[in-house]
Amino acid sequence: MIRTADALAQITARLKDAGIEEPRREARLLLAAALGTSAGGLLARDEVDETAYEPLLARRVAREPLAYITGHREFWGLDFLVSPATLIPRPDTETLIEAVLDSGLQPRTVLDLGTGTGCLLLATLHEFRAAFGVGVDLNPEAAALARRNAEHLGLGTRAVFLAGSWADALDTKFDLVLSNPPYIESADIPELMPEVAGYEPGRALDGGADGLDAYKAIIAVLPQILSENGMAVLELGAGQAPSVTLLSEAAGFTCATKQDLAGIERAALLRFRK
Ligand SMILES: C[S@@+](CC[C@H](N)C(=O)[O-])C[C@H]1O[C@@H](n2cnc3c(N)ncnc32)[C@H](O)[C@@H]1O
Repeated sequence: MIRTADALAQITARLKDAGIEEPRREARLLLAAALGTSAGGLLARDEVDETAYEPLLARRVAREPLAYITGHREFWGLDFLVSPATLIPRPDTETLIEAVLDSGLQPRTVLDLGTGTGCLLLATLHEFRAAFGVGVDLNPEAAALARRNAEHLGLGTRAVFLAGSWADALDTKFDLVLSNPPYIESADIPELMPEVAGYEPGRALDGGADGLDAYKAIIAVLPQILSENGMAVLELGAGQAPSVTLLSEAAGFTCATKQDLAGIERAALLRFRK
């Protein structure tokens, strides 16, 4: 056994040596996860067993994302289960939910293309208590994870999840279409942080040679899946707003954008041009 404070100091030092950005914060979260308690629960323990945290620490030192190790990530104030089947939800993606709330739209039906953990759809259903939603992901394991999240968050009766490509299996229109598609240019993927390039699935990241493959596919199908007065909100990668605006306008939509907290145009809001 070792004093908890000493264990935290050792873990912090190992994480710092491995190049982890917030080693002290992560040390607390990692030790809490290893002991099956909360960060607050650690305070109640004077001593911990060193062998309890070594396997998790070794994974994090190898730059596996903390969220894959703990199995959880918060999004929009909600707790999501995560797995290597799909992307870990990012704070930037919350910009899309803010954009929907700012728009004044009161969606009754919501579609989330490339749903992953289900974070966008489920956060939206959490906000709009009368809405019903469909989430689609190419990876059946992601669709199954999103279903577990819906149950976990008490939203299981208002959400269904399908495995398939974009809207191929759908023959109905929605008030709101959401998507955070894969948008990284293929050649840039090896240059991403080790946590991303080494662990998050290529299918969740790779937007093709120009990063725009998924936007082209989704915008092409929007006329079949968006209600006349509906809105589509697509996440943008840095610098992609002009290209996505052009694609949207060429397909008969108006396109407004919303910035994230860093001032990057992060969300594209598409409506039918009248
Ligand atoms: C960037 S991740 C976003 C996940 C989640 N919506 C989020 O915001 O965290 C993109 C997701 O799109 C899925 N995907 C990729 N190609 C797809 C396709 N053709 N049809 C449906 N989903 C697809 C991936 O499996 C991945 O889960």
